Amino acid sequence: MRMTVIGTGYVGTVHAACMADIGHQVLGIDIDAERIASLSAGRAPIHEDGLDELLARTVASGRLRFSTSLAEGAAFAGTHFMCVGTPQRPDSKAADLRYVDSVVDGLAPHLRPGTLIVGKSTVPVGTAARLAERLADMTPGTEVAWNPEFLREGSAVEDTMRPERLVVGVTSQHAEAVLRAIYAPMIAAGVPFFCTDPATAELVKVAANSFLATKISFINAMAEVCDAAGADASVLARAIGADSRIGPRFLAPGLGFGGSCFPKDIRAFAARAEEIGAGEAVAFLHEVDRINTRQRQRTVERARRLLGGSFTGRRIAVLGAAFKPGSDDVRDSPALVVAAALHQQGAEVRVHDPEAVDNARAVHPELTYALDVDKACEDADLVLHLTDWPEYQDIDPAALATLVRSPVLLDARNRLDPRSWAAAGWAVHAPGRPRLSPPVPSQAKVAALAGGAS
Ligand SMILES: NC(=O)c1ccc[n+]([C@@H]2O[C@H](COP(=O)([O-])OP(=O)(O)OC[C@H]3O[C@@H](n4cnc5c(N)ncnc54)[C@H](O)[C@@H]3O)[C@@H](O)[C@H]2O)c1
Ligand SMILES: O=c1ccn([C@@H]2O[C@H](COP(=O)(O)OP(=O)(O)O[C@H]3O[C@H](CO)[C@@H](O)[C@H](O)[C@H]3O)[C@@H](O)[C@H]2O)c(=O)[nH]1
Repeated sequence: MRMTVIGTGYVGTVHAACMADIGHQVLGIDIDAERIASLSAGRAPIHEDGLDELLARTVASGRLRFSTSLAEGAAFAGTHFMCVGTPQRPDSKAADLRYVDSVVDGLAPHLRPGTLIVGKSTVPVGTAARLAERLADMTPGTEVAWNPEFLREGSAVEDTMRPERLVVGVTSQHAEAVLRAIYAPMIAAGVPFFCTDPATAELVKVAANSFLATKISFINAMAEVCDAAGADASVLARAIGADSRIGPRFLAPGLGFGGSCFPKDIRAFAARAEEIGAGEAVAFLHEVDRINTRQRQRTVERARRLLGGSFTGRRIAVLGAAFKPGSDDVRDSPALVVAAALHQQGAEVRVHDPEAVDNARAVHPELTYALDVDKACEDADLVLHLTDWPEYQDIDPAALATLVRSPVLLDARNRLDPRSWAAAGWAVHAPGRPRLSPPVPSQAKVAALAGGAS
């Protein structure tokens, strides 16, 4: 089938390439001419596992092309996926819908009757209906459906090719048939296909993100209680997660969530619920947000305490800048927020990240960036683990201990093995975990050593 994918960011690039890979003819459209030139040459604008190969393959096959022209898009296909950004508004917590509106206004003069616009962006409930009304005046016979996207950065290609479910909100059997045909290979492979109205589809997306964000803030709230009680939140998380009704995923006590989705989506959902008279029902999301923000502040404060109350003249190695491992995205990255706060409060901060340094430098040029972990940690008074890249689990703590000024680790993501770090001489701190110190030799061993015995 022929389709356009409008907005070639994280979602649009991956959606366009995956749709082309399953056999569709796809035209990717963006207002960013540089991005379109790079995509046309088969180069992905973002770091995503498998995306470079997929783009190269689908562009070479001729099934995927790119353009900056909505008019060309309207002439090319009768189905248009809309994947533009819906960031938080600068003046409130609501979603900024200017990009969505501008796509619809830009397409409208060129549309032919019977066109289907399919929103993939995350939007406030009621957006599809509002856009349909707007289009009805300009181009009668155009339908607006919603097909929210659930991919995760870092596994975006895999999530698109093998989603856990597909959700479409439509107002006609025609739209359902078109979307079933587009996703036929996934449906044939057994992926559940939920077909509903647009409002429900829009809400499924923000409800899913709110649930996941709540789960993360819940365990971080428990970690705060564990810190106060001297209990172990990691054991608590594993023990409650063993209950199949709760489940172990998204239950890691740590630095909390960031990125371009959870923070702005829960705020926009709360703002929209307020507008439609259901604000009380989701008032808990404000608390979820507050708990999450507090983890960043708590990490800065804990670092300050570990350094004796002041950052002045102290060197801190920061491991991680991306908002999560597997991605080069630093939008609302907890790691970068903490690193910038430490720098701003007087620490000398050196940041390492396997993929996100260029993006981090563009936002925080004032920070120092290191190309490898050893360089970041040289002469450090404190090592802060802020993004749980798998490669950080391969660090040899004994070797690293010889580089730092003081072997103190604050594992804000609770992912490094505390015992092996402590055994290598590190004082290990983590949210919701009793402190682990380097092993102290037993009295017998001390006496034996003092007596010169081996
Ligand atoms: N990033 C994710 O992991 C993810 C996952 C699921 C859903 N979402 C949602 O999907 C939407 C897109 O997110 P993203 O992260 O891909 O955004 P993004 O900022 O990476 O990409 C948006 C793209 O849209 C382009 N654009 C803006 N206005 C345009 C216009 N008028 N015409 C054509 N192109 C235009 C921009 O130039 C940009 O390339 C958001 O609503 C987001 O909440 C994101
Ligand atoms: O136990 C956990 C799990 C995750 N996180 C953090 O939560 C954030 C989001 O992680 P993740 O959900 O893996 O990444 P995203 O790419 O933001 O994906 C979320 O947001 C997307 C955009 O809406 C949705 O499509 C996805 O389904 C949803 O998982 C990151 O900062 C993670 O570090 C935690 O703090 N603790």
